[in-house]
Amino acid sequence: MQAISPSTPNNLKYLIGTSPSTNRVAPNRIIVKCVYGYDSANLCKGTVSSRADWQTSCAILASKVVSQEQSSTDKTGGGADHVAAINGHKTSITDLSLVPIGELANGGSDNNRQLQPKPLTISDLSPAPMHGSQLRVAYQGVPGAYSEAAAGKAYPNCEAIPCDQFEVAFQAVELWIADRAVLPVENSLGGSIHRNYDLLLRHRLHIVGEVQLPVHHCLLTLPGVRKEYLNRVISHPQALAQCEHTLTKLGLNVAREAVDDTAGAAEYVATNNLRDTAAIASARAAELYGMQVLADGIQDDPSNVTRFVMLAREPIIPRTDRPFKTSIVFAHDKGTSVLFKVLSAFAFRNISLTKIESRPHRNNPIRLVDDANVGTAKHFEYMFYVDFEASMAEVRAQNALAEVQEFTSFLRVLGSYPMDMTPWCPSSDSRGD
Ligand SMILES: O=C(O)C(=O)C[C@]1(C(=O)O)C=C[C@@H](O)C=C1
Repeated sequence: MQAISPSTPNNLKYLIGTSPSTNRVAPNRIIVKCVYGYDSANLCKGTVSSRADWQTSCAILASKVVSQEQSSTDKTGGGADHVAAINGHKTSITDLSLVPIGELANGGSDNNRQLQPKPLTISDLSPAPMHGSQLRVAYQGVPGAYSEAAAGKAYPNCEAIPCDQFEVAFQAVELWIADRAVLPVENSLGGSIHRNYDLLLRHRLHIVGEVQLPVHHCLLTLPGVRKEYLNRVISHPQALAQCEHTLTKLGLNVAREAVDDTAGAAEYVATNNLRDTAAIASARAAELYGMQVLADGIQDDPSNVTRFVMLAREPIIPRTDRPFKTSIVFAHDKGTSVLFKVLSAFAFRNISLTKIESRPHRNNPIRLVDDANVGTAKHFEYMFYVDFEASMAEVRAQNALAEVQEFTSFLRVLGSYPMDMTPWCPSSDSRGD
């Protein structure tokens, strides 16, 4: 693992790393990594300290940080000779202009846009990006993660960019490192991935699509390891939850440990030569990290599926010629009593809801209601996330939201996007390969 640039500013540090030196792991892997000192709040307010800071970050992002084969001086990413590719445009790093990141996150003002390489105006319904280059798609995890497979399903032939945290994937898009992020939001067995709901609210990206990926888990060990040798199983917490009963049925009543992603678990076992530890991950992860598949299809339900959303800096234009879904988030200041009224705005218009999620209202988590006779009730306050089956191009959806607005203190449309209508076939893309 290597810090990319001595000139990288303190408040904007990324590590660009290659895989540890073992022939089991994929070579020349580059991971966008958020490290200490990164103050995303300040970045969002546009307080990157200098033009050079911004240029350095662009260099890191866009140029894929020069290939690992190049000399160590090249790897610093700060040289004037570097050529970065941003949105398909070859751009000398010294030509890049500083734009406050807060503005970028909000789409940027027209003036600022003119200073930047041309922003994407792609409709995500088109099969290929308009700028004609490979679409760069950020995901959380390392190669072999299901999120990488989801990126490939959403955008075939894309360049998948691994990120070590969900938030880094959001930032990668905001900072133009990537054109899209693909993030899991819910699994049919494990439930919602709450972190991503919270991040959707904190960041200003738009949902531009969804993919549902059948997830087929394998139990991976080093070659030659038998079940009896194992005293630990490691994986992403969602994967552990999805295989809970099967592990018990296999007689694996051993310690479970959560790590950042499934493929990362496989890599960890391989890199550290752990003969007492198994990882839950995809068959592709087994291939990439030289692991043996001790048990195949260990998810508790064969139709295990994870739903991912695709995020972009710009929303897509909603349409009515195919099934669309719209995701909103709202809060109201009178407790949950008006929830019924909000939801009836959809029911009256025959709009089906596909998902409701509630999360703590971080700015205002508790509401006190005093009753002189019985004391003080402490009500929890929530943000409600609702997905409904209609396009924002439909009048009934617009009317429903106009009504919702009457009952809410806060309402945001996270995105209106085509529903994933691919035929259901759990056995094909379920292996992450
Ligand atoms: O760890 C991975 O491989 C991921 O892509 C993450 C993730 C998740 O967050 O739910 C994605 C799909 C599976 O449900 C398990 C894990």
